[in-house]
Amino acid sequence: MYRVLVADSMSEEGLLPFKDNPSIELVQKKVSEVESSLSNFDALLVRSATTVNEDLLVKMPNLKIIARAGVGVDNIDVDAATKYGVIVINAPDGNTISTAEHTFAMMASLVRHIPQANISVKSREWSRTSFVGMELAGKHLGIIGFGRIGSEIAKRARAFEMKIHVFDPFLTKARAEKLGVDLCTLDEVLAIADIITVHTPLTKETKGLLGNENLAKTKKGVYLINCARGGIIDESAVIEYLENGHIAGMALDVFEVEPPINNRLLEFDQVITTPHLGASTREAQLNVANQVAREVTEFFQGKPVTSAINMPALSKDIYDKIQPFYDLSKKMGILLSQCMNEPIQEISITYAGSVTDLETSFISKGLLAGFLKARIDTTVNEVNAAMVSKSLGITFGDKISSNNYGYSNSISVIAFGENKSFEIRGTYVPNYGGRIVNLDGFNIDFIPEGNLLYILHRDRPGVIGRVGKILGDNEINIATMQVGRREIGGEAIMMLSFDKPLKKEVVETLLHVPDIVTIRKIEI
Ligand SMILES: NC(=O)c1ccc[n+]([C@@H]2O[C@H](COP(=O)([O-])OP(=O)(O)OC[C@H]3O[C@@H](n4cnc5c(N)ncnc54)[C@H](O)[C@@H]3O)[C@@H](O)[C@H]2O)c1
Ligand SMILES: O=C(O)CC[C@@H](O)C(=O)O
Repeated sequence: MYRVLVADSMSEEGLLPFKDNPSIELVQKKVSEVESSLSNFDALLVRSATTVNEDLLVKMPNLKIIARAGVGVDNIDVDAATKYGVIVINAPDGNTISTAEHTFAMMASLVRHIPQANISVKSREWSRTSFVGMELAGKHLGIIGFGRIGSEIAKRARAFEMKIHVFDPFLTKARAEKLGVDLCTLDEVLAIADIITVHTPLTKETKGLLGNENLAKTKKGVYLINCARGGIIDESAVIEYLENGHIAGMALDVFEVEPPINNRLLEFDQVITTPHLGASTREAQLNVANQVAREVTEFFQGKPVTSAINMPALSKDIYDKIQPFYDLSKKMGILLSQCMNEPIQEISITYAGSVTDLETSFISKGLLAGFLKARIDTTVNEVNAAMVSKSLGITFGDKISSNNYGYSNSISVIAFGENKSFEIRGTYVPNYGGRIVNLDGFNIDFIPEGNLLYILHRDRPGVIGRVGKILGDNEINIATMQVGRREIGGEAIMMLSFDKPLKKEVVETLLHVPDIVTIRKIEI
């Protein structure tokens, strides 16, 4: 049974994937109302009201996934979630249209003074000369941040015959041309725009983007719109520009502090506002709640997440192709950790053959997580593996090679310790599964699964027989046995598998067999 906490208000219909699922228990309460049972939850769903910080994560040790029913994850400490191995997902496009439409409604209201005129008429005034507006047709619209919402606004602005200028450092010229917009520098947008609307996330780079320095570069009489995140337009910097009339008006759906109780901007008639309503339509709320509810349900069923913020997002098709290699790599990591059970400084993975067509970074994180799992007592998975490895001082890298050792695909991993290293090579054979084909330089062929015993010994007559006898005397059935050697009479290995874990005493007896050098009991 998985327990899901929905901490902010969400569309009931959107949450149906949880309600219809007998293996999910749904609790719709604020975090403060379930303080005493926070440790029971496997998933947490939020909008923007709940702040998910490290303090909360510490109280939720069972948490596996945090879902933001919306786009912005600035209320979630993604780094802390990553540190604890918790996946963060969002619903990236469920509210795009609603927010673009809201921005457009704000733009039209702003330049035609609709909110102010509405108040005036309701106050029984009839002052037609006080609300003379500005046409949108022919005006220069500056869009800062040209992602999902920015580009939907451009479509609508074109229908209003506006001239569109875009600044987005991550937008290529080719894409801008395809979308029919004028790709500019920030300074060019600031200089030409009659109306500027921001649609970036709130990041270190975008915080205060429209602050003193850049506001000075805008046209006198400019209109500003923020339906993205409070803080992209510097609220204290705009006061002076509103007071001296440089800014003709502003439309704000979002604020640096929400709700904006003591915010001076609310005192200006030319500032129109809404209480963070961009995504507040029935359609958008249904979309985002449904999108995250389906994704969380699928995650519990072991399916890939497609909109993860802190790990590569994989489509089902791609995941299906990656999965066999991912499973093999995870097992290789577990095997490596037990074969090389001493401090290590570096792990290096090499891919060759058909696996190189896939998202190998995901496969590598699976291997690293498998390796680290046995070494630390906190959750480690593909989300936090790189971070945990760094904190343990283990460098980690992967590369592609043309040497596939004669297999159609090959994954090799070497762990480097202070004085020694250990290498494992595996391959995935369709219909046969993942196999280990080389262990520390010995050619071998075994399935990395179950209770295994790795024995390094000298290649002398009778060693295998004596091992078999000891196991037989202890009523232990050998399920499979593979052997390999480098040269006649040199070092050799055995890899045995058993139906049950081997007792410690048996391993100790085996260690006394002449010519046995080392034994490693392995569980995968
Ligand atoms: N008001 C609301 O209710 C509401 C609803 C949905 C989204 N939003 C907010 O709107 C914003 C945009 O959402 P989206 O879905 O379009 O996101 P998106 O990721 O599709 O687009 C963001 C764009 O910003 C660009 N960008 C990043 N840094 C930039 C910078 N320094 N300068 C200029 N451009 C930069 C990116 O390249 C990207 O194209 C997000 O912050 C989101 O939280 C608000
Ligand atoms: O939950 C909301 O209504 C706001 C959503 C919006 O800010 C977002 O980033 O998606």
